[in-house]
Amino acid sequence: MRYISTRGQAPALSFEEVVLTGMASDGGLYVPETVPQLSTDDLAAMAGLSYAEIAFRVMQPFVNGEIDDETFRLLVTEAYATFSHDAVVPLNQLDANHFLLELFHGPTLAFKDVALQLLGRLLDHFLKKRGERAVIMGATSGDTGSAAIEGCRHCDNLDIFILHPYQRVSEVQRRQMTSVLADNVFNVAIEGNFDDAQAMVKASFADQSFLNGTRLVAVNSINWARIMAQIVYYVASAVALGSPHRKVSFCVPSANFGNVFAGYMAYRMGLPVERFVIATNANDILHRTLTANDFSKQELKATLAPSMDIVVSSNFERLLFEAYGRDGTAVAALLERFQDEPAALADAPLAQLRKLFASHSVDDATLLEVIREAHHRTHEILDPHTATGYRAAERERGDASVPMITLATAHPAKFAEAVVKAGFPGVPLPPHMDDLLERDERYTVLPAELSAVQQFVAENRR
Ligand SMILES: Cc1ncc(COP(=O)(O)O)c(C=O)c1O
Ligand SMILES: N[C@@H](CCOP(=O)(O)O)C(=O)O
Repeated sequence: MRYISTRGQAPALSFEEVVLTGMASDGGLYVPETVPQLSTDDLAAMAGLSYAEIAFRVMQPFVNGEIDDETFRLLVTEAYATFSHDAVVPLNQLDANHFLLELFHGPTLAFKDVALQLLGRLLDHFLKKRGERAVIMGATSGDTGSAAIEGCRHCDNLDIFILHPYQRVSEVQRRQMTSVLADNVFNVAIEGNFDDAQAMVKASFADQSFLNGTRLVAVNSINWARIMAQIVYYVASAVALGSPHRKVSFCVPSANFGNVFAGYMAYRMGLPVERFVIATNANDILHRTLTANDFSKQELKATLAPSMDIVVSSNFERLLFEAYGRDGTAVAALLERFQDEPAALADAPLAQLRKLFASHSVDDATLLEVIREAHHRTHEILDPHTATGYRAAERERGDASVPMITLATAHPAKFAEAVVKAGFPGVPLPPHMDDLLERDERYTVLPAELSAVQQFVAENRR
């Protein structure tokens, strides 16, 4: 298996190289050259297996023998042993045909742990094998940052720099990052928004001279291994509900598009999926693009679902690459236009996407109503991101006989503001975090300027 760039110009890489890289040198994102297939028999044989075993079977073709099976199985097993629920990602039945896939039982209480617990171990494995050190630069709207720190902080061969938008993440999210006082962890609060932070990370991959030859690695969903690990829970949850013998649909709270793209990959691997519903907050570029072919940037809005406060949706590029028949030149042209002016998708790719994807956008006022309504109907307090999914799933359900799996992407204790505004007293943090609000913090505030950030990284890396 080789990995190729969505812009068609960068050299193809092996799995090890793609894990240890970030952006492709042509500005694109890496995807597998061919999509491994899961046959009906493969899927049927997964019924009743542990999450770790399903994970091993789904991901092994992507790893392509570059890690021996015994070692890879161990890395996978260790990664999912950190989750507090025996099922790792349990399904919670809300009504006859609507299920919540709880992805928040990992160490930092959001779906990012599923991939980052594994990615940290993969990085450690490859860097130790090579005897190399690396610098991580990641951008976060609140959840990736703590999950990346938690997944990588024990790796001696890594220095981790996480950029979050100053005062735009929740207090719990910030403290989950800034209270880790390890020597190799650096938190930077950018005086800007998530898009600024992500653009600076991407620009740093394009010109790495500030690192004097030290390897730069991505922990955002730029990194293929993030997507790979997220494919697994689509397969595991569908199998638990009867796949391959019946289809399911998924509703995915979306922003940077890594999560739903992983679902699309599961579909391309052979998982029978009826449709994907994309849920957005008021930052609705994905919804506007699908429904009105309005692929244009609007000013980023601060919402009660702050982790989805993103306009420039990184992984949408990977979906465009597929929709445009893997024509990297067309994708590069479209995305270059999008940088500077409102753009639109060509008719054929858009029509193709509309066959599989529906979308729905939820503003803050509705989001609060949904948290109350969902609690009334199901006795669950949803986190605000999951609430966008719950509403979108109810509105865009399609064939009601097909089970709908809404991805619960975070634990409500991370987002007290929305929960309290919805009229609840708040949700307690789990025991391993019960002193989080008293812990010391360390972070540096910097202007949203690439040179300032790169200088900080260059001066502080070990
Ligand atoms: C809690 C939560 N829900 C949903 C999302 C959206 O996921 P994605 O960026 O993969 O589309 C994010 C992050 O972006 C998140 O942190
Ligand atoms: N919501 C994310 C944004 C970054 O997304 P990623 O999947 O590309 O890491 C966050 O919480 O940081």
